[in-house]
Amino acid sequence: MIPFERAEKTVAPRAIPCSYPAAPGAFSCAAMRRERALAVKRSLIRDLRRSLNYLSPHRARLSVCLALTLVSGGLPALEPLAHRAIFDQISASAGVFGPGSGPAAPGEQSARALACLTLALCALVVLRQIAEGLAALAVWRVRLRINRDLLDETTARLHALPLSYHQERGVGETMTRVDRGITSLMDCLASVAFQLFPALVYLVVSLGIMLRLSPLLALVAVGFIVPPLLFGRATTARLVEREREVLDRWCGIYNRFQQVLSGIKTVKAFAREADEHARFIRSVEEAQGEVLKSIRLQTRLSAGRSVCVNIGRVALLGVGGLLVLRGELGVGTLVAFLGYVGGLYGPAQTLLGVYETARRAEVGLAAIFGVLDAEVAVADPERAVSPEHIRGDLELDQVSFRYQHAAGRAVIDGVSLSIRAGEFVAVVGPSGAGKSTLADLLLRLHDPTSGAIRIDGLDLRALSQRALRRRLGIVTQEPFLFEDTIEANLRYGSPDATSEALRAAARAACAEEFIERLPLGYQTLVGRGGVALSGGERQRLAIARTLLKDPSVVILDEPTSSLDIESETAVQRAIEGLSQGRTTLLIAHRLSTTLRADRVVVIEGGRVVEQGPPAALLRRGGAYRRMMDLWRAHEPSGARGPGRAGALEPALLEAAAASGAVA
Ligand SMILES: Nc1ncnc2c1ncn2[C@@H]1O[C@H](COP(=O)(O)OP(=O)(O)OP(=O)(O)O)[C@@H](O)[C@H]1O
Repeated sequence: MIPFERAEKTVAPRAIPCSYPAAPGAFSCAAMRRERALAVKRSLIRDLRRSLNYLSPHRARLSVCLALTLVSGGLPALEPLAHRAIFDQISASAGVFGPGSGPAAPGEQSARALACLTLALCALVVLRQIAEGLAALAVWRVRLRINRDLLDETTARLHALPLSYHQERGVGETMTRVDRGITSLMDCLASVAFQLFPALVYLVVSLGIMLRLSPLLALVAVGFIVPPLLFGRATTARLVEREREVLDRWCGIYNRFQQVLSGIKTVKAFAREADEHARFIRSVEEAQGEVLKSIRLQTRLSAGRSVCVNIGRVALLGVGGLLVLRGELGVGTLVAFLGYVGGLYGPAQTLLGVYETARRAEVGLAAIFGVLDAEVAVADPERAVSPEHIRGDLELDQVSFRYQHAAGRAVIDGVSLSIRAGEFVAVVGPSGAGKSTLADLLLRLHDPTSGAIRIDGLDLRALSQRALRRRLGIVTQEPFLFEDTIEANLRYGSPDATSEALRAAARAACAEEFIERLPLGYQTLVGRGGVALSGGERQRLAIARTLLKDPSVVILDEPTSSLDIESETAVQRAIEGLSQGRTTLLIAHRLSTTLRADRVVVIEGGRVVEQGPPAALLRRGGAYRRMMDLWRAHEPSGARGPGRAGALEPALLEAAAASGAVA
């Protein structure tokens, strides 16, 4: 992820690393620069080749596009010839001097010839417009199809990439990179496929005709096109650098903006709206400063080109006029040349534009291929097992895990644990002990760094992730609801569930009552992220959603920790319904919820330090007992406050006994 701070500060020019001694240093640095430029070129060529692969599925349509674009590119090269014929005809009829002049032709015949030529020119113009229109339509068809293919591939990749990829980058950054990357790739393909060839055709045809008409004038015309081409080539590297800088800045800006909107409650609670707004605008202005530098460069380039071409035109007029005065050139030929010079500039610019677009696309291509090539660290094996049924026996065998980019100790350190199918296990431990990481490992959102996790004796890495997750259910502290109706949210994991099953799940999750109280019942919109509901209601919907899915294993990651006592009681009842007949792993801070567990596992520093039935652990007086005493002393609720601690002790043991934990 690119931190926002990086986007905000002025980026210093990149130093070229050179470890060679001082005297030959300059030479070595130059050699390294050349080496680096060569590497950049190689990677650009590789990326361009790869981009062209996106064209191959559309070969047939492309051929049509090419034919049409070649026609629309070739026809304009003939137009100056028609101009020449018309002018020669006029000058001949009017007795203007030059090689084409002579005695004035009879008026009617000349008028007819002129009319024919004019009609031919009109036909040429109309034909060109039709070819251009058809070409544009065909090109857009292909562009849209390629765009769809790219979106298909990119979104599939983004879905497949592991959780860690998305955690390391912000949504804003990923979206900006994908958007800019696809735009660059499309521009690059469009300019290579649809502009390069017509421009080349025009150049070759017109240069051929010009050389035949007058080699001297052809040289003058070409002479004034070369300098802008060279100038453009020299500035392209700077344009690419600007492009990279601008992309980095926009990624940072949208990353922060996305965070601000997601955390708008916190922003408002701390009254930071104005600061965030000012920060955003400041960053936008800085990014626009970069854009402006790029535009300045492009404007200079474009003005330089125009000056060159216009001077070329004037020079051509001077030299051509002289040739006409000497009787070595017809007026029509001079007019045709002037047309070619104007026309030559466009395709020459297109050729340069293709080069520029390709060079600037380097940044976008790297962005999109960076997403497409990102390692899917958690992938299905070639012959992934998709079991029909999962009982829910879990086994963690010497499991260790450390986050890839986090230096330091393993977050999970040699954990071994066996959980029987149908068992209710509560996992407790201090903050940062690794409880949620353990849940993520069970869902195979990460793979263990060492050791193995098995379900029904099968290593998770051998299973299809889809098959595994269909049989696993998770309810988190902050469940995510889509901005849709209650019914659509409940059906998210089980789109084919019957209405009866839907209602039964809502009932079992103690959600039916509040849903039916809503004016639109199951059709009520929950708002973005479920804002229209209370925390307890969201949680019960999440439990109902998981119940409807009917998983064999349920993971509850602190589902009651952010709820008030009333909601907690309702959610606890829902949890009881959910855990019936399923392997249940409850990660809990509120220790009251652990008393009904068959077993409590205490984790500290990524290791299991204690495990057993809750009542037995309470009697033993170890880590669980210490946590329970601490929790009871600090729990703010009146029922569990310090003043009632003594009275609660037997109640806790009683509850543990009621669940069968105490003999
Ligand atoms: N994506 C991540 N990258 C790097 N380190 C992480 C990541 N997620 C968690 N950690 C670190 O791993 C450790 C365990 O985190 P975890 O969330 O599993 O703890 P926990 O026991 O669930 O804590 P809590 O009860 O506060 O939710 C912590 O030190 C945390 O900082």
